[in-house]
Amino acid sequence: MRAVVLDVEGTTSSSDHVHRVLFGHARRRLPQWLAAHHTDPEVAEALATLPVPGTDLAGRVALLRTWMDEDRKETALKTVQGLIWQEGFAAGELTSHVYPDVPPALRAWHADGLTLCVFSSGSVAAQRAWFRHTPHGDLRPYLSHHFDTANAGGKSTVDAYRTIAAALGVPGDGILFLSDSGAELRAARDAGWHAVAVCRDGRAAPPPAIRSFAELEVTARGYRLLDTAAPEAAR
Ligand SMILES: CSCCC(=O)C(=O)COP(=O)(O)O
Ligand SMILES: [Mg+2]
Repeated sequence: MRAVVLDVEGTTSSSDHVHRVLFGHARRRLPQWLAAHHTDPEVAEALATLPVPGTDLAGRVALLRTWMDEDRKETALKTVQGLIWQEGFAAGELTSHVYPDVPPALRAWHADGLTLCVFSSGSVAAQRAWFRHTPHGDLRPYLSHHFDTANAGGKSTVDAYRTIAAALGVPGDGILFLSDSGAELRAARDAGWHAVAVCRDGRAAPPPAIRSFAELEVTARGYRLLDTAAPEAAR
């Protein structure tokens, strides 16, 4: 392998923490934050893509909150959420969650010369703030590239994985993707990548699957699941 690409929610980190802490924070802050920042160029560009007539802020807040409730992965929503979270992390109002098996694996794979990247629906700004403020310290030095729906595309689309491979300059069969989403794993495999399901919190998935990064060995020669196999889902 030459590169490992990591999903965040449900893979490196708890889905519950993302929804309860991050989504809750963005939902509460949204009206005041948008009033203060709607003319910032990056925010204005995101807002211009919303299917809301006129420039009414209340209508935009309502739509973005509905999308949050539906966990929509719209790029405009992810841009706004990411900027709100970036501020929240910088102010010490938020902390991230990373499973304890993740930092040792990142250290080992990085020391072995592998390129480590993140691909999340969360924006690049959100990813950087997230991995900077973990209970295990700043993990950004291990992560050389960040991909999101803006710079790569939707996570269930094959083209996103081709775009990432091209950006890394690594052929698909040199990349291993770790994710909790069957649709994402399928899209990555369709692009010629290797892909392993991550089953946190007792979930099950078709093999190859792991419950923890400690069950996975990755080196330049390839990857190997260690003895304790994750529970298999009925097919
Ligand atoms: C710190 S990234 C925030 C997570 C997020 O907004 C999200 O939608 C998670 O999606 P993922 O692709 O990481 O499963
Ligand atoms: Mg996920």
